[in-house]
Formats: sequence, structure tokens, C-alpha cells
Amino acid sequence: MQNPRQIAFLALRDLDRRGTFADVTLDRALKKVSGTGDRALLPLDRRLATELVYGCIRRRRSLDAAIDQFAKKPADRQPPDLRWILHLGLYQLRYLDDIPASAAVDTTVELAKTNGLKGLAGFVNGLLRQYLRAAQAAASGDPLHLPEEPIARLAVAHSYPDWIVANWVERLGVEEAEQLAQWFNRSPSIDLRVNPLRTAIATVESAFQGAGIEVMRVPHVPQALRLKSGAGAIANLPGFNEGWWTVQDSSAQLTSYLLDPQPGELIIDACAAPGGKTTHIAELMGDRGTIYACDKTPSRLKKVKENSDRLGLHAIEVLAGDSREFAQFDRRADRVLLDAPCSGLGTLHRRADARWRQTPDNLVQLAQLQGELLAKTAQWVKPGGVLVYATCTLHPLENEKPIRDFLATHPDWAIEVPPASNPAAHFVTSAGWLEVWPHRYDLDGFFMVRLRKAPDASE
Ligand SMILES: C[S@@+](CC[C@H](N)C(=O)[O-])C[C@H]1O[C@@H](n2cnc3c(N)ncnc32)[C@H](O)[C@@H]1O
Repeated sequence: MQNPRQIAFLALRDLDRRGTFADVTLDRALKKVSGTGDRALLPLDRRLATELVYGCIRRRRSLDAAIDQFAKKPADRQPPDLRWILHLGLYQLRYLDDIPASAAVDTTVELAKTNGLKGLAGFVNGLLRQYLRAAQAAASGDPLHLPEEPIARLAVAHSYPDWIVANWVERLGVEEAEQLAQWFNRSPSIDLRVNPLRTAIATVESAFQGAGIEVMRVPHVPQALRLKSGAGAIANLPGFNEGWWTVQDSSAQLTSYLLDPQPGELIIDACAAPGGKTTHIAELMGDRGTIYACDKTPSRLKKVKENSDRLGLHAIEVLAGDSREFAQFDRRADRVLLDAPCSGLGTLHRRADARWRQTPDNLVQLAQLQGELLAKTAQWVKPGGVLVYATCTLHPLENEKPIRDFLATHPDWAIEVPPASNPAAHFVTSAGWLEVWPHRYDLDGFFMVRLRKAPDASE
């Protein structure tokens, strides 16, 4: 039998040693132990290993704060393996209600013993029990001593870097920033976008219900269905092979509605891979017209082709290259989508390590790239045409700033608010762009804006 806590420990240790992404180290650790028969990892254990790895990464700041508080040496001066083992124990005590405290403590002590830290088993036991006693005694149930200052308090309590929380507090105030911080610590949901060229949303609903999988509609997003609980491998769900639907978060679906492509038009999707929005555009056009799907990463472009084939779409042509360097296309596009590379600060719930990987400096570099892509792709649009700029970040440096800079230097362009009949209209702000705040709408964080080029603009 395999031990999910040991698998989680190996994955976390690998993360430090190799500096890879959380999902990659977890996959590697799971593959190492995957066997058959008696050696197969039970689904329950796989879920626990996954929860522990993502949870410990996500909550590392709060877990470190607990070590700082209860150990003589602060977390960053503990041996790295010991620090992860303490995180694994504290995570179970702090966040996993269905694991009895005694089991969390005993299995963590065992982890220390089996991973060359026998001499520290007593320390591990003592620290976890101290934490437990303090938790039982704390009136609020939380034994952590949090800083007074609101930004540091939220950042330690919910485990984020200060700079991310500072931006939320500045824009939303402390109360809403806390709601957002809590929202991003939840497990992500899975949304589907139903392909109207293959089936109807009601048919997909019935097929899922027939398979015992609960789905619900998503307000304001007409073709979206949300899976209400874990449903196993995506490719095994009803209608996958038939091209009935695509996995795509509902807020991402709003982007193609905002673009509003029409049958017969020429559309250029400047950063298209893996094709979530490209294929939606094709569906909205009834698969009539031409869509150039450009992306600089050929391996990701293969996915556009795969997705398009599975959905039975023919209007999409893929083009590999840097969109800042493409020569002019044979004709100007009716509409261009720039779904720009971004920090992903609106989808922190989907990647446990993203909050620790991003830095303010990185955002400055991304903003530069976003500005360059915007200036270049705007040249592809015909007079009177449309450009939609979208990101899955909520940071103004990557959203408002590039848009304001662009408008200041491109007098032929203006923001266009979608009409009330457009699904995106529900999310429009007073500035004319859309900002989807996850804690308000229960959707991924997104920014998008529709820009219209004046009909009499010079070519
Ligand atoms: C947000 S993702 C696009 C997601 C895609 N639109 C979808 O809905 O599935 C951004 C994409 O931009 C691509 N990219 C980054 N820099 C680029 C550049 N200079 N030119 C073209 N593509 C670029 C990345 O390879 C990545 O696939």
C-alpha cells in the first residue's frame, strides 16, 4: 500500500530541489508510485496526496507563521525537509477537518522518522501538540498571532505575499480583500462551454444527470455548465468524444461574446493557444469565415488543432510565431482578439504556486509585452473594426494601464460598451471595460475591454 503523506512529502521536496511547477512535481511523485493490484494508489489516497501538496504550497506563509510562533528557530532557518514535514502536519491540523488530530500528529512524526529525521521526531511531535493545545484554547479557534497592520494580517492569515494583498486592499478595501483572499484559497470549479453546433445545453445536462454527475447553469453565461462536484477524468465524461463541449471557465467565455464575431468575418486571435477562445469564436460564427489562430508556442498550438478537430470546426487556421513580428496579413481583420500573456493574478486558485512565483518586477515586464502586442495587433484591424484585449489578471498595471496608454497614443480608437443584449454587458464597469472579481461573481478573475477603430481611421 502507498502512503499519500510520503508521496506529498516527496513532491514538495522535489519542488524545492528542481524548482519545477507544483503540478509537475505532484505528477512525477504520483507516477513513481503508481502500480497495479495491491500496489495501486487508492483514489482516496490520491486525493489526499493532491490536497496536501497543493494545500501546503498555497498556505506556506500561514504554515511558516505557525512554525515561527511555536518553534525556537524561525521557519526559514529550519532544515528544508523538516520544514515541509511540519507544514504537512500543521496543514492537516489547521485545514483538514476530516483527519483526526491524533492521526495528523502520529503520521507526521512517522514521516520524520522514515525520512532521515529520527532524531527530530520528538521535536515534530512537541510542536504539533503545542499547536493543537493553543488551537483548543484560542477563543477564535485560530492560535496564530496575527500582525495588527491590516495588509500583513490578511497576508499571513490567508497566505499571500504582502504586495498582492496591498493591491487588493487599495482597490477593494480590507473587508472585500479578505473575501477575495478566501475565495482564491478554495478548490477551483470546472465549467464547460457547450458547443451549439453539435448539441443543445439541455441535452448535455440530461446526459450528465443520466451519468449521475450534477451540473448547474451559470447566470449570464448562456452556454456554460458548472460541474457541482469532482467528476473524474474529463475525457470520460459524456459527450467529450462527440465534441459536445469544451472545458472553459465561464468568465473566459465572456471574452468571445464581447468580441461578438459574425459569420463570414476574418478574425485574428493573436495569442490563441490552447484554443479555448478560438474555438468559441468559431462556434459563435457558425464555423463560417476565417480565424487565424496565432501563438508563439508551437507545442501549445497543437492543442488548438486537437480541440478544433474534436469540436468538428473547420474555420480555424493556426500560425506559429511572435505576434509582435508577423508581417501584415493579406487583408485587415474585422476583429482581433488579444488574450494577452499575463501574471494570472485572477486565477490564483487554479495554480497553487502562482502567488509565490509572480513578482512586481515580473508584472512590469509583462506590461511592456502587453503594450507591444496591443500596438502591433491593433494594426491588423480594418477601419471600423474591433479589438478585444483580455487578461486573467486583475492588476491595473496589466489592464487599465496598457489600455489607457494605448488610447492616449491612438486617437482613432475608443472603448465600446457592449449592448445590453450581450452576455458580457452584465459585468461592465463605469470605465466601459469588464472586471470580473471572483468573490463577487463566483467566476475566475478576468479583465476585458472592447476597442473600436474609427470607420474613417487611416489605414
Ligand atoms: C492567456 S494564454 C492564451 C489562452 C488562449 N487564448 C485560450 O483561450 O485558450 C497566452 C498565450 O500567449 C502566447 N504568447 C506569449 N507571448 C506571445 C507573443 N509574443 N506572440 C504570440 N503569442 C504569445 C502564449 O504562448 C500563450 O499561449
